[in-house]
Amino acid sequence: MTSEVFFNTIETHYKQHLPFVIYRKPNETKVKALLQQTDALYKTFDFTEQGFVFSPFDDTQETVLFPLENCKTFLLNNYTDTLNHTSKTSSVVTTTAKEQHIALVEKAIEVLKTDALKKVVVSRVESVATTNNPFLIFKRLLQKYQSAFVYCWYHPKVGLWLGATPETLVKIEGNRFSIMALAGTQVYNGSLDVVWQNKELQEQQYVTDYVVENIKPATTSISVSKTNTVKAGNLLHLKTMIVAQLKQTANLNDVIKTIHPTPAVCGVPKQKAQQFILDYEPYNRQFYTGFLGELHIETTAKPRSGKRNIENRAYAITKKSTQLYVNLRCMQLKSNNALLYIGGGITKHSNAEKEWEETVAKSLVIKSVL
Ligand SMILES: C=C(O[C@H]1C=CC=C(C(=O)O)[C@@H]1O)C(=O)O
Repeated sequence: MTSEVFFNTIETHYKQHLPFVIYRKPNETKVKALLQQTDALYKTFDFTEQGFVFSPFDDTQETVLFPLENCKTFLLNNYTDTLNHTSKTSSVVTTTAKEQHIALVEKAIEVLKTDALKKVVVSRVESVATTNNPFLIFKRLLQKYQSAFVYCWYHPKVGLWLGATPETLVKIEGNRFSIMALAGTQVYNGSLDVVWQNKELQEQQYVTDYVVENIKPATTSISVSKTNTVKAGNLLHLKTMIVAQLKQTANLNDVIKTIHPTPAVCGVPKQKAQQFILDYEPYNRQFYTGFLGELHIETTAKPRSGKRNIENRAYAITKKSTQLYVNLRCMQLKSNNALLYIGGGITKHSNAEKEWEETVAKSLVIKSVL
C-alpha cells in the first residue's frame, strides 16, 4: 500500500466521523492504523480485551477501547515521506498564563514545604489557533520525532488527539514486563553529557522508587537499570528501566491500577498529589498524562541473528504483547484550535520561574509542527 492510499483511506474514514487511531512505535518505520467500523464507544472491562486503549489521567474514569474484532487494520510498512516545514506559530504566551502557572507552582511549593507532599506534577493548557489538517500534523510529528511513540487518535464522541510521547508506561510479553521511569528535564544543547541538579535527580528517583516498591509484590524477580540521560526532541530527560517477571497470579488490570498515574505525571504520595491536582489545576487534563497503546496485540519478533540455534533464526516468532505509552507532548484539536498540554514535576526545591520556562520548552515539541 502506498502512503497516499493509506492516508486517503484514513481521511475518508475520518470524514465519515468514524473512530480510528494511526501510530508508529519508537524507532520503527512501520505506521499502523486501526479503523473502527462503527461509531460505538467501547470501554475496557478488565484489560483482558484485544485492541487499542486510550485512558484518561483520572483513574476513576473509564478507558476507551477500539476492540480489534471491530476494526480493520492497515499497515504502511516503510514510511519515509519527507515534508518541508517551518513553523509559523508564534510562541508568544500571555502574561496571565505565565502568572497563573507560576501561582500554581508556588502553591505546590508551599504545600511541599509542609512535607504533606514530596512531589507533585502540575500542568497547564495552551491554545494555539490552527486550521492544519490533522494528517499533515501527524506526518510532521512522524518526521520530527523518530524515537517517540507518535499517534493520531479520533473518536467522534470523545475528540481528536495527537502526540509524540517519549515515555513508555509498560510493555508486557508473557510474564516479562518493563516499565520506564522518566522525569527531570533540561534543554538539549548538543550534548548528552550534562550535569543534573539534585532537584531533577530526586524527582526522577521518586518515580523509580514508587514503581519498584509498588510492583514488587506482583513479581518473582525485578531488576533496575542504571539511570541514563535520554534525548526527546529538544529536551533531555533522566530514564531508568525496570524489568521484572510477573507472578502467575498477577494480571494486567492490577499492574495498571498499581502504577498509573506514576509520579512522572502525578506525584508522591499518589492520592494526595492527585487531590492537589484536582483541587488546584484550573482545567481538566482529560487524556493528557493518561496512557494509550496496544492491548494484547500479536507482534512479530525478528528472527535471532546469533550463530547458534539455526531453527530460531529461520522463523520469526509471533507473540501477544501489550505496549502502553504515557500521553505526554500531546494536543487536542478542537474548533480550529490546538490545545497543547504541558507540565512538570515540582519538589520543595523547585524555582517557579524555571518551572514555567520548562513548560515553555516542552510546549515547543508540539508547537513546532503547527
Ligand atoms: C509531565 C510532563 O513530563 C513528565 C515527563 C518527563 C519529565 C518531566 C519533568 O521533568 O517534570 C515530567 O515528569 C510533560 O511533558 O507534560
